[in-house]
Amino acid sequence: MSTNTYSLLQTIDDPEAMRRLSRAQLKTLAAELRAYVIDSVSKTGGHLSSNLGTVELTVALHSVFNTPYDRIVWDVGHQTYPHKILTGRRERMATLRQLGGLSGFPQRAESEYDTFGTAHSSTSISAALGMALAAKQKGEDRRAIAVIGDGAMTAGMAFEALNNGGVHDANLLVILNDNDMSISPPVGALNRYLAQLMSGHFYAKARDMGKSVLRQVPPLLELAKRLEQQAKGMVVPATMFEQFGFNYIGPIDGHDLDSLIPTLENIKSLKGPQFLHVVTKKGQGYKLAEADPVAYHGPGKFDPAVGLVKAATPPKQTFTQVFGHWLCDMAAKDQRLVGITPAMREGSGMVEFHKRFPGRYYDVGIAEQHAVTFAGGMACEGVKPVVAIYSTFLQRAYDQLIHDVALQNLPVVFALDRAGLVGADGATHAGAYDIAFVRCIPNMSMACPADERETRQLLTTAYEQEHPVCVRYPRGAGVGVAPLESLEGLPFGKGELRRESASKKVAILAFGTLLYPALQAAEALDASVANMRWAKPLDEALLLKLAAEHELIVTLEEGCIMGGAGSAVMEALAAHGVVKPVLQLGLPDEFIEHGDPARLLALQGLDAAGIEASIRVRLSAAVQA
Ligand SMILES: Cc1ncc(C[n+]2csc(CCOP(=O)(O)OP(=O)(O)O)c2C)c(N)n1
Ligand SMILES: CC(=O)[C@@H](O)[C@H](O)COP(=O)(O)O
Ligand SMILES: [Mg+2]
Repeated sequence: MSTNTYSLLQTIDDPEAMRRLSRAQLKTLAAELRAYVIDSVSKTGGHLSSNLGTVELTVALHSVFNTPYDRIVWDVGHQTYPHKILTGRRERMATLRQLGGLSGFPQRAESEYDTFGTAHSSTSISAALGMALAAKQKGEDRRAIAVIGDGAMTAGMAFEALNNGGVHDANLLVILNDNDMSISPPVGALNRYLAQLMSGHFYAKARDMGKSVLRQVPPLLELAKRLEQQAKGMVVPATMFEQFGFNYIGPIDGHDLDSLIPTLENIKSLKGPQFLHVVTKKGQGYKLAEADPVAYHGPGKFDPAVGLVKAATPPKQTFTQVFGHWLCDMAAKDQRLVGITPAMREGSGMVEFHKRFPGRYYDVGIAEQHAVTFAGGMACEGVKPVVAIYSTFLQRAYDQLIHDVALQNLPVVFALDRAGLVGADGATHAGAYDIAFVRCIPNMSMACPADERETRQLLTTAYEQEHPVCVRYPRGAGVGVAPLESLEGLPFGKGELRRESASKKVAILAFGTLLYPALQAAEALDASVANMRWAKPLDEALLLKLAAEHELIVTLEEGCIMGGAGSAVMEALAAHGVVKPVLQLGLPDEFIEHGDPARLLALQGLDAAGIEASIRVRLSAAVQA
């Protein structure tokens, strides 16, 4: 694209420069910004539809508010590319989500404009309220603005924050960015309520009553009058948000700078909790994304003129697809099965299941805690819930896992997708901790399949148990071991010996997909290799046999070393009074940023060469000692 296309945008290196522009120039800037987002995401991949929906809102916020002194807290943060471009990171967009490059989400370390690190949803109102009340504590006049989507708004955390925020005299503005979409179409009563707010019904009713809530751009005096009326309980009907104690304004067109800018300017001078409802379109301004915002939620690279195209040769089956097929097959066999997703139908491979078994499919919204307890309730009644959840998002529901499922020993299957490093989404989305945080819970089991075939088999084994079981598998495809058609499981809690060394020096105990690089490394080292399959229960018989026969035990997992499967091995050896050198390989005690997943694994020494090198270092240290 010629530089002319961005003649205004390329003069904007920080929002201060935007504040000198006329309204007409801001409109030009927004058009250039939209083109720049499409152009750069098409080259790097990343989140697209949500960013196209926030172009004008971003321009309006940075031009009206005194950022970064005033704090904008973006929810999830997958819609912050326009914000990044306008806050000095335009030229670095080419590095987005790559190793050493810009993060796909706000990061405090990346820019002073990124006021709060995010990527998991529904945290913005809490964080912004914290900032607003901190400002009050410190006697500072700054504003805190939370920008939250209608999808993110469905989470309990958002309501906890509204409940708290509505009773404080804080300079808090919550902007609901309502595009009537989550990643997939939104679900639940809140969505219905927002649709009702949007329908003429509410407005007509309010207009009849002579109230001023309907004005597209409410002038300051009217807003002040409304606040007073609200305080006196005169404004009827109140929106839910008013009942929470917020001054509700809107809905206004989130793509119209002539509405957005004056409205925000008015709100800026109001005190106390404000709630602005803006209506946007996911994918706005790029026809293909408008038509299919789901496909363009997080596309890979594409030609903007052509859009996304199907790969000529079908790519390898992903673990997610293996899960999706297993779910359908098991549902066909067992009428009791229900599938539960907290708003991740596509990502968790449940589109087909939803189509074929609509009455047994539950998208509960972005509500991981609820998803787990809801599954517990179903299990109490003899229904067989399978909760498909990204490892990273299960973190949200830890108490529910312990208190509502494990403590009552309820047979729920947790299909933990995105276990291990996920690549471009980075540290926020890495499934690094699940083995450690699950295995310490009584009654819980944790399966770590090594490939596609085992994933299907271990899902069946998990489903057959009378207690809760997690099955963890990574993002993307594995080595390509085709799953069997049958729904046969594997023995519960049992591993297998995959390679027996002649020298009996080293035994590698692999938990999960790192089995395959372990087998490669073992060829060079002449090591024995066990495919452990279960982090809990541990196959102690196999472990003790290998420990008795070998000089060094090496544990290997794509998860944190601290408390992980290697720790389980150490604990078991100690419990049996076996003293044996153990080398634990896995993820270190640090957050691992975004980048190509294979490269990230190699950097952690978790590819075949890295595994071999670490073992050789340990062996030579042992010789020297
Ligand atoms: C706790 C948590 N659960 C699930 C997700 C996955 N996720 C990312 S964006 C998104 C949809 C958000 O919808 P909305 O807030 O309306 O934003 P939009 O994409 O429509 O702009 C979901 C489910 C997440 N980031 N965090
Ligand atoms: C922002 C968010 O949480 C999701 O959009 C996430 O980026 C999806 O990741 P996958 O591509 O692994 O489904
Ligand atoms: Mg939305």
